Amino acid sequence: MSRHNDLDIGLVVGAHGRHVMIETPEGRRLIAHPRGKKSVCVVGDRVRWQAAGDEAVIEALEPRRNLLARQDEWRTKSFAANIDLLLVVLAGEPMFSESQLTRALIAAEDAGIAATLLLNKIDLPAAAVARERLKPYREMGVAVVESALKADPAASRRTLAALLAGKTTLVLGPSGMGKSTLINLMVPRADAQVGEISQALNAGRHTTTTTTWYWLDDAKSGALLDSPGFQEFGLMHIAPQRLAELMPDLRTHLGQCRFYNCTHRHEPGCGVRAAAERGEISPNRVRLYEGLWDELEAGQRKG
Ligand SMILES: Nc1nc2c(ncn2[C@@H]2O[C@H](COP(=O)(O)OP(=O)(O)OP(=O)(O)O)[C@@H](O)[C@H]2O)c(=O)[nH]1
Ligand SMILES: [Zn+2]
Repeated sequence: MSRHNDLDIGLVVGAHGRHVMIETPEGRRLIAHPRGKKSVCVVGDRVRWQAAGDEAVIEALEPRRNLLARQDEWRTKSFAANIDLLLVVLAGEPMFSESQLTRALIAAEDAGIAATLLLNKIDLPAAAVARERLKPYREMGVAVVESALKADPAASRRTLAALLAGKTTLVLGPSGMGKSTLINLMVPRADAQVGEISQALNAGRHTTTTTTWYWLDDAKSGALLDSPGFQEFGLMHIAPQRLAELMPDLRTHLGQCRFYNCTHRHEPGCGVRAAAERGEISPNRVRLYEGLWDELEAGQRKG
């Protein structure tokens, strides 16, 4: 037990550098600063804090259930902690990138976070192509739901309300797929909620440099977290040897390779490649695996 257990608890709802905004169980919001040099809080964290004038000092971080992060060659960035669901917003126009999708799913799998894909803009003809590209993902067990956030907001709202109720959901998506439309549809007073946080943290109203926390309803039974940064989804924190087990369609065939340390790239007697040749793994996914392997291995050599 931590010696800080008698302190009040706070939920981190915004972060800008070392400035953090916490919300108390009664709904009061305070600017908070971590004690000491390290800036360890991310949105979604629960912290123990003490008052320091009008502001708060964070004394301890409660244990995290999970943490979704991306890491490039230079640094790690955290999206959020203690997430129930990752919702990836995709569309056929502009066409989503399968590489970005695969990276997000690998990071979620590594963090132990369930993921659902939202295929948006199903009113457009290109949705058929996108639906087809998502087939391998559906087959490997990833949930896919569909919406037309702009063209049919009422139906989309019903679909999403059922999906999001009672959960803390992190929404990610490439630019132009409908992420902002989703937030404005599902979150009452979304602009006011984000404005309050960034103003207090001096971040400026339109610099969404970090994750934003939105309550879905006045009862605060669910929340949406909006994060930028989907475009550069670095996975440098993952060892290449772990990739296949983080890809469900490859994972199914593990344990059938001749060599225990098979990389599933060129070894004879590889169960994964045999499955790919039988058409049981999509060629795109095999290519993505190989590309990621090279990238992560090169990163390991440097590091
Ligand atoms: N046809 C169609 N267009 C949609 C739908 N949902 C959103 N859009 C449009 O797609 C465009 C992008 O939507 P946004 O919500 O701004 O997308 P975003 O992902 O937030 O993009 P950024 O703001 O660039 O990050 C806008 O012009 C929306 O009006 C839909 O269901 N159907
Ligand atoms: Zn193999």
